[in-house]
Amino acid sequence: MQVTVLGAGSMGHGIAQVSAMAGYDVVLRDIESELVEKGLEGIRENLQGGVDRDKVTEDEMEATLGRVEGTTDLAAAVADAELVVEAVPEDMDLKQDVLSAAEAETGEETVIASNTSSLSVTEMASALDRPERVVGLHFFNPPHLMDLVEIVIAEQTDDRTEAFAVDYVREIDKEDVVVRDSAGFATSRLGLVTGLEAIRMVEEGVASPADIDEAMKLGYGYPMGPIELGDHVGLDVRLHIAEHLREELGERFKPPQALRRKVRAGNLGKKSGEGFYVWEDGERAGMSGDWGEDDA
Ligand SMILES: NC(=O)c1ccc[n+]([C@@H]2O[C@H](COP(=O)([O-])OP(=O)(O)OC[C@H]3O[C@@H](n4cnc5c(N)ncnc54)[C@H](O)[C@@H]3O)[C@@H](O)[C@H]2O)c1
Repeated sequence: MQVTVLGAGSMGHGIAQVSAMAGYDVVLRDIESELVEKGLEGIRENLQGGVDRDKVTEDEMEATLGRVEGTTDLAAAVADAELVVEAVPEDMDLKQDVLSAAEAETGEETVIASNTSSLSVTEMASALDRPERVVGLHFFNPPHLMDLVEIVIAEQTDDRTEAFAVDYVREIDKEDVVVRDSAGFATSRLGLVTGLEAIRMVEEGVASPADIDEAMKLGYGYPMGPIELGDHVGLDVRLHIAEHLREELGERFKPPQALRRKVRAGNLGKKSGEGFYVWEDGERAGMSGDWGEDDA
């Protein structure tokens, strides 16, 4: 079976990797060849990391890389795909355009999936001729390390598509949770509640970002605190999702001013080098502002 991933960014290259590791032939498509190359390089680096930690053998690495092909040609990318997964930026118009263009080049049976973290899969599907073949496959970052895939069932998704999605997720050795299409699904909605509240607590001076994160790790068994997670995901991405959930679900998702200020200043978290923490070479190197020592 061939899986085609549209978008070779943070999520797309990881989705391509886990699909290829499960034995699928994979085509990774982006709009420019440098972006395709960057995605392929990301897969190579992840696999090399796995080899270095004895999680992946050299042979598995080579076999996986041999199953992934990169391209900028949409028609060629999707022509033989049984599953197309889009991982382009979180914008409804863009996603509808990308999925419609892909659908026009695929066979009738091809399942078309979106990796959206919060947008309505039902609305996305409504732009397509075969909306019953559309489903949400919400991977987590980074896909090669995170076990969960939320399967999002749109109003139009038929039983065959749902069963196909469940099979695929199990085939790539991930855990599935099936949710009905609703704003923020199960994970983004709850994750955001703690993320926004933690920022409000920083604003109120309850505790430093590092202490709030440490408290949730030690007290509640979180693998990563809610504020650090925001820096990982990207504060611009968090703000965007908060605004969307506020529109759909109400004022409890109103983004805190501190989050808006960070985004306006271009302090987007790990990817820009500073968010609520300072980041050096991808590692946490202190807190932003005068909160004192980051002794985590
Ligand atoms: N980053 C996360 O932690 C995370 C987690 C879960 C889900 N998501 C969702 O995954 C999706 C992608 O997010 P990301 O963080 O990987 O974004 P990203 O910006 O890292 O990557 C998006 C890629 O899509 C490419 N692209 C744009 N238009 C395209 C087109 N027409 N065809 C093919 N490629 C195109 C861009 O060039 C870019 O390389 C979003 O919907 C996001 O909400 C993100």
